[in-house]
Amino acid sequence: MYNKERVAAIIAAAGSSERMHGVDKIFAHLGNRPVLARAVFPFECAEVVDRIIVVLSPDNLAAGEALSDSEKWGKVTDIIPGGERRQDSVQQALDRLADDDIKWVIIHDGARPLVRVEQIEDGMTAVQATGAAVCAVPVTDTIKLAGENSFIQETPDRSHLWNAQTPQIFRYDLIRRAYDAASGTVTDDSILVERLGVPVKLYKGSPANVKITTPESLAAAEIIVRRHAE
Ligand SMILES: Nc1ccn([C@@H]2O[C@H](COP(=O)(O)OP(=O)(O)OP(=O)(O)O)[C@@H](O)[C@H]2O)c(=O)n1
Ligand SMILES: C[C@](O)(CO)[C@H](O)COP(=O)(O)O
Repeated sequence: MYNKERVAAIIAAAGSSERMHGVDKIFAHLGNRPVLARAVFPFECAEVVDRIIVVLSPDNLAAGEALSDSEKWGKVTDIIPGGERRQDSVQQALDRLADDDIKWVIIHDGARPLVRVEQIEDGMTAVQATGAAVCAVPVTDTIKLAGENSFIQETPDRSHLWNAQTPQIFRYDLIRRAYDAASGTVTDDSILVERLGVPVKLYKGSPANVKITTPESLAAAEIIVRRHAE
């Protein structure tokens, strides 16, 4: 009999929204729905996903349980407290998966509410090759590498530069190994896998898969949501 490989999604949503100047972006409303509800929904819809862990700041756990009830999340098995840094929050969720027979882990920012099912599915296809895949978009600005006193040191060839987003998808044993070897603070999960020397595949996401970071990015997401509703 064919046993489906189990897939877990981790929604990292335990940040402090400092750059939002007083607004908790995870529960901010975007087109009348909380950002977190929008971030979780595509994972509820994606057939490939078996189980979802939502990581929240300790102060938001009750609000998370209430949202789970009102949104009728069927796949969310755990709503857990996160840690100080994003990587600490992801680590908590990886630990929670230790006693499950999980083959693939999809890590997604709770602050990216406009991810689509298609980007989850495309990632699951891309990850089969090496065990690690990152949703990303080619950069559209020219990027400058700054040296001392903000003088330009180098202008890298743009055709090789991508903006990394989430979902970032990994074989569970690989991401565990990468996190076990982690040192210092990193800004995404794939860095830790790259350090193991394992090739990580970039697959094309969408510029619409914005991360709510500042009030301006929330306003930009509002425009995208409104345009999709038209
Ligand atoms: N300790 C942390 C920090 C961040 N995140 C999550 O990781 C994602 C990306 O982080 P970021 O956008 O930097 O969120 P914040 O840390 O909330 O933002 P800020 O740096 O402005 O406080 C977000 O969904 C955030 O909730 C997390 O789960 N745990
Ligand atoms: C993981 C991430 O969303 C990929 O772009 C990003 O690096 C998170 O960075 P932040 O500083 O925690 O917002």
